[in-house]
Amino acid sequence: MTTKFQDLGISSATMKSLKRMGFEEATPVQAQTIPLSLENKDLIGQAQTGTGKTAAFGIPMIDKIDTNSTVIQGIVIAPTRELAIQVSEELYKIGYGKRVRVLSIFGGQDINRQIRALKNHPHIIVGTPGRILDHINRKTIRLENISTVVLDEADEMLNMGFIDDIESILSKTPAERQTLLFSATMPAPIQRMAEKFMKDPQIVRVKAKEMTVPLIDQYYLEVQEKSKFDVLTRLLNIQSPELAIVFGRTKRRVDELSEALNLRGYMAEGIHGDLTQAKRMSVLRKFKEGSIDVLVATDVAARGLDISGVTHVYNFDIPQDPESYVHRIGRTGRAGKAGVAMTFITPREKSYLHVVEKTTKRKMERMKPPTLDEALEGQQKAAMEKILQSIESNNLQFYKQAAEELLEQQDAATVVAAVLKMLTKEPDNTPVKLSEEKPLPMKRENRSNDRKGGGYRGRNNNNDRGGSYKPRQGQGQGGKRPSSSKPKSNSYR
Ligand SMILES: Nc1ncnc2c1ncn2[C@@H]1O[C@H](COP(=O)(O)OP(=O)(O)OP(=O)(O)O)[C@@H](O)[C@H]1O
Ligand SMILES: [Mg+2]
Repeated sequence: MTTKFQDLGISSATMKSLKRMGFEEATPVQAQTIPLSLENKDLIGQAQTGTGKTAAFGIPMIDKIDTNSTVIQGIVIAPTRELAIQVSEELYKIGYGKRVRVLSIFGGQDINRQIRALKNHPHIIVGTPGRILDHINRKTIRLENISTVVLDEADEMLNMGFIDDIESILSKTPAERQTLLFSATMPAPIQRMAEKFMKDPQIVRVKAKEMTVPLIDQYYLEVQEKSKFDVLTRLLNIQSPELAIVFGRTKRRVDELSEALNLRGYMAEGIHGDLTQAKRMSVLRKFKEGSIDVLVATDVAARGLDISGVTHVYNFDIPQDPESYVHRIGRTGRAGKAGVAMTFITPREKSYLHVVEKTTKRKMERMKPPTLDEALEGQQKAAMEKILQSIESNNLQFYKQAAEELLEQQDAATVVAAVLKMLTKEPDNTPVKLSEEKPLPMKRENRSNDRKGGGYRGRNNNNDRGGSYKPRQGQGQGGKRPSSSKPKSNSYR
């Protein structure tokens, strides 16, 4: 069943924006939450990654803004700076028809610039907890007229230990405000947050058989720690992703991996919470534009980021908890597009695979790591496909004379073989440095999903997260390896 936005009671000004954004039908989470939200109900919204939760809270929030007023009426709290920027951009687009003013404020940006921007009387603020609190304390933000508060990626903010900050922020808002919590994952501890901050919350869980999007093909590969890098490069060569994200467990890991990939001729850069804000934003921008095609990230870049064109996600290290897995692979397969996710598992970490599968209710398919020969063969096939595509789509007239000349000197098979060789990335043994990552502690299966007692584990090594931005414009042709237009994920099983 499809739902049209006009059946949800949205104003014509907002309808105009949605049309401009190319939104034709509401996604299930939008269809189910927008009417409730328009009635000012408190809500917990859980739906798969990439299914439009931002607009689900954004559309009704924007629709209720009184643009004749100059007070802040809505606030969205997000766990990372990049996500705050991305959400504010989406809200800006939704509010374009009504001329709603949206401002993002986050750490790592000049506070005086933010104070100046606040003087333009934004209707909605989108920000990270620390910086919002900072402005509240400086009295540069007043929240006494807030009618809607959204906690995007609520479970992650709990994870990151933002609960006290959020509580302080909420204590400055009117008690009769509407509070909305959204995430693709809502593990048990989120209930406590709901009880604390919400009034009779309606829980909307978009019914799905699996927690992950069916459009993402999920594989795992059993790989020894020391072979991981070779396997990764072979997969990259065979699958030639348009844009890929490689997740590593720690910041050091991300630094070493992106450096190693560069040494082997890939256009890769790393992103994690230790980089400056300017660097993080520039890495993301390059990735979106396609001037780098492999983004190496800690979980930092996982939550909420919406980058179109990400066709492959590689979990170089298996994530520590199933929620991270869901969010990591959810960077592909967004808004109805297909994607491929591949997870490397060292023999000692096998139990983690089962925990993930149990939580997501979906089995990953086993893929054999490609051997060197298979990798070369796979690339050859990709090169052949590329040549055939070129024959189909290009006007080759200009090259015909040179081709004839070559064929006068050599037989056809030799000439074509040479072209194939040039389109194939041969084994590259440039030495790289990659410290061994210790395997995760063994898990006893029967208690592996147990979150009792300690509640949520804080993540101490990657605090802030990655960014925003529009769909990338040009198609980067970078990288030394041949690229074929379609992922070849199914060649190895
Ligand atoms: N009704 C719609 N029609 C078409 N595209 C949509 C619609 N709603 C949202 N989108 C687009 O789908 C993409 C994913 O949306 P969004 O980032 O809100 O997903 P999400 O559910 O918040 O995912 P995550 O759990 O990863 O945060 C965005 O590019 C968004 O603009
Ligand atoms: Mg989101």
